[in-house]
Amino acid sequence: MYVQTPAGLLVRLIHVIGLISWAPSCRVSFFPAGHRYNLDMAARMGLLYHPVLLASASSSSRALALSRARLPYPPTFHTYRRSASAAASPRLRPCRRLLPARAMSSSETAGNPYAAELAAAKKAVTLAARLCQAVQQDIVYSGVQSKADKSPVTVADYGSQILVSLVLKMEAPGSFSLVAEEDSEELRKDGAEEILENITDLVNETIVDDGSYSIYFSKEGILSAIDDGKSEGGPSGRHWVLDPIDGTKGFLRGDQYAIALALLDEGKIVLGVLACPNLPLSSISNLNGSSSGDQVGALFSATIGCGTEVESLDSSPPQKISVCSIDDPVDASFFESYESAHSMHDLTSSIAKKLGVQAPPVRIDSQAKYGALARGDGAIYLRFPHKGYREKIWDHAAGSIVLTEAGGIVIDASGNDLDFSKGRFLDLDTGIIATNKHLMPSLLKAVQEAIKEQNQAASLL
Ligand SMILES: Nc1ncnc2c1ncn2[C@@H]1O[C@H](COP(=O)(O)O)[C@@H](OP(=O)(O)O)[C@H]1O
Ligand SMILES: [Mg+2]
Repeated sequence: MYVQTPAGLLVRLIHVIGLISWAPSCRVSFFPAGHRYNLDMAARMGLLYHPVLLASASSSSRALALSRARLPYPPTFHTYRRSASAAASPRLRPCRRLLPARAMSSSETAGNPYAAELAAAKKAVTLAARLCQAVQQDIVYSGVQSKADKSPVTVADYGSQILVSLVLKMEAPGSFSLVAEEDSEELRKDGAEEILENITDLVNETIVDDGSYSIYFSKEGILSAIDDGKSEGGPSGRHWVLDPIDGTKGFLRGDQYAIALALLDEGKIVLGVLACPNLPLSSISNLNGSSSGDQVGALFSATIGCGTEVESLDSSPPQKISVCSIDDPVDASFFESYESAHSMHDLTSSIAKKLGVQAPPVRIDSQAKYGALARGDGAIYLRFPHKGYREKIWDHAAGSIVLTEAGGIVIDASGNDLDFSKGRFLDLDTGIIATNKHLMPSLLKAVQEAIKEQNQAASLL
């Protein structure tokens, strides 16, 4: 048994009317300033524009803009079709709103050669975060995470990727290439029809609820938008790098996750944004992932040479942040993966011991760790996957620039910079470590000693 929400029905009705009344000569005239889109462009993007939807979205945008200040955060959408148990669970009332009008920071104005890309990236991850929040709320309320059914997170993963891709195509200047985690292969298989329909509904409802764009995705458009993320990246040209939901395990638990987007330009990461919907805006130091502050939902952003900023996902003014200045490991704390399958907790514990770190590890999911480190919530991040695991560029691209622009250092356990120019994978066979410039020399020494001891112990077995 499924729930078809009123918004879903509206979108379907509009689709039908739109198909009937679709006029090939219709020009779309109210897209963001500086862009002119017509139906040829829509066809290239795998999208359909509908005159009826255009009209309804533009009038609702004005109404939403007027009422925005009074709306609570976070917004929710009645979204994907849910299982019977999920449908029986309590639901929050949906509220509509436009994306926040963000205050321009110094990084988005004079002197930033990537100012337009930065604004587009922030908008993209903020919209994707809305979709993810709505799905996570349903997962947490319904208890889906305790069952084998992982479809809600799948829907959110794909939905987030589609929305980021859409906003970048609409708003970011230059050619478009996206290296992203998801592709449409599974969705094209027999038996995936329902989930594809759910994604289509969720994405369309999110777009209508937001009101920034007058666009409707067909199912085929959804599949082709997902496959926009198939780029291989590499050392030349510009490529966006996206993890639509980083920290999937945390997402399912109701814990931390991030929407992580970066721009690779001629083999170097030049811009990164991290939307962390569950990360407190105030420091989480010494609180093991939680905070006493009320406001939750942080958006970190960094552009090469311009520093790192944080603002609330609900658009407080951006503030410059920097890593902590601790120079004695005794005062340091360290972040690592919540999941022991993602990083060897026994190895990190021996590194911390060697270094003289007294505090217990702070274990949280996703690149939220990089953001928290960048604002000085902790001093060190240690990540040591088990043998054979290959790191993907989208798991570190945004986080690494957020950290380095805040004054931090990210290297592999051999002391080399991370190289994002080799395609979809990072070319590493050790771990990844990050800290400030004071602690890095002693941290690297402790890491290399601990690895050597681990290897010696393994060779004796
Ligand atoms: N066996 C493994 N070892 C190391 N990392 C892994 C892993 N399996 C998955 N991951 C990666 O670890 C990421 C989460 O990192 P963290 O532990 O810091 O939360 C996952 O991102 P996704 O959740 O996007 O798949 C995934 O890319
Ligand atoms: Mg990831």
